[in-house]
Amino acid sequence: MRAVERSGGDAIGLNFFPNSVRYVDPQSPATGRLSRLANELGLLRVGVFVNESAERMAAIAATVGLDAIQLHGDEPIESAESLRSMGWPVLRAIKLPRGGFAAALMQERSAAWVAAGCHLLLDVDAGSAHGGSGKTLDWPSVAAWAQGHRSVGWTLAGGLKPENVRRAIEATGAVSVDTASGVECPRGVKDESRIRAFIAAATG
Ligand SMILES: O=C(O)c1ccccc1NCC(=O)[C@H](O)[C@H](O)COP(=O)(O)O
Repeated sequence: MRAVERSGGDAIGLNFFPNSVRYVDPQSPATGRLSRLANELGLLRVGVFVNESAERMAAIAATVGLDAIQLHGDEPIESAESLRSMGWPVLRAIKLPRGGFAAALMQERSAAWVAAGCHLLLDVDAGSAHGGSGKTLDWPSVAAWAQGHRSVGWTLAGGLKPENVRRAIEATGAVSVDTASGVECPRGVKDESRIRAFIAAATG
């Protein structure tokens, strides 16, 4: 976490999906300590959830101490509306095919979430794993959609790593990027040098 802050990163994700290799237990004192340290370092704390009720997400967010809630499953739009009405910033993962996709597909999958006030996180459809696939999106398709939707807030995810993040930014015009597996070695364990290299490449 200190590597994120020292290198100029601005957010961390706390993953509350029990099937993820990145899962952290919301009841564990260690998770609360992690959250407090992130807050002291000025990092935004994003809770990643899959198919939890709005009430449970809000309760975990308040207990652990989160700044935003990321919906990464098949949640209904009402979950976002409910969280927004409670004042929570919400990121919505829009899961897209690996190959090229039409801007119309992206529009169809995202319009209601944008209308509900969500920030979009564009990620590869990872099936039952939901996220953390390490696979990249078709960047030209992302760029084509983004050019027509300049007022929409979005973050690029999916297979981003130190070796490709600069190319991804240049290809898509992303102003914010997210990574999970791309800064790990071995899988599930964050690697300080890869975090530093990722942020340097993204911001440089
Ligand atoms: O990372 C996970 O294990 C995960 C599992 C279930 C839902 C979401 C998950 N991650 C959320 C993220 O925002 C990841 O950063 C995103 O999926 C990109 O992952 P990667 O391709 O490994 O960079």
